[in-house]
Amino acid sequence: MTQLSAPTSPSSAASHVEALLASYPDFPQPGIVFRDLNPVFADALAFRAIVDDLADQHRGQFDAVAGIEARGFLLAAAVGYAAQASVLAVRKGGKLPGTVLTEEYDLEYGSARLELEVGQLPAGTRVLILDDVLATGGTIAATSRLIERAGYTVSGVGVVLELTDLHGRERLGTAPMHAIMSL
Ligand SMILES: O=P(O)(O)OC[C@H]1O[C@H](OP(=O)(O)OP(=O)(O)O)[C@H](O)[C@@H]1O
Ligand SMILES: Nc1ncnc2[nH]cnc12
Repeated sequence: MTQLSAPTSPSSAASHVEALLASYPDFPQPGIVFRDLNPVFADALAFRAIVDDLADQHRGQFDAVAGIEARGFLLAAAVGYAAQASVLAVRKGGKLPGTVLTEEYDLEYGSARLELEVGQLPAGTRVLILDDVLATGGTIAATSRLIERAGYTVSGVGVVLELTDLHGRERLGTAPMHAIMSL
């Protein structure tokens, strides 16, 4: 059985990602090299290392985590549990009931809409935004706008992989941003 109590460190998180990351040229459309982190999530020790690293990098700085559909959900659930923090689900358009806030954004391969339900947490709650990949930054920038419009504060951003050629970091605000690995 896998030993889940083994200690992990930021450097081990990066080395797990480097070893397991898969790249698919021309997916989902010609010209895009898709970076697939599912093999990292599928490896128990690697998953534990990235979750610990994301929680440690922002320790004491957040009350809630916001996970972005879809792979951000996996990270937010685990980091929220590890840090005993609230969990917010930022969903693609049209999937949430009740009163929702909406933001449109552009992607490396298209455009989309993200939504957040209002009134789930007290005003001023410090939110750590989590996703698997930072590419153009459109997704996280739209999520930051949703968090602020809902009355919360973006206290940090954590991703597993940053694609530096796309300069997504420049579209983010001033909150501390941590990427486990950059390409
Ligand atoms: O920095 P950006 O250029 O905005 O791109 C990053 C986003 O793109 C991917 O999700 P995608 O929108 O493909 O959706 P999925 O998670 O449902 O596959 C990825 O998981 C990030 O959320
Ligand atoms: N090249 C890429 N690989 C994985 N996720 C992405 N999201 C946006 N661009 C991406």
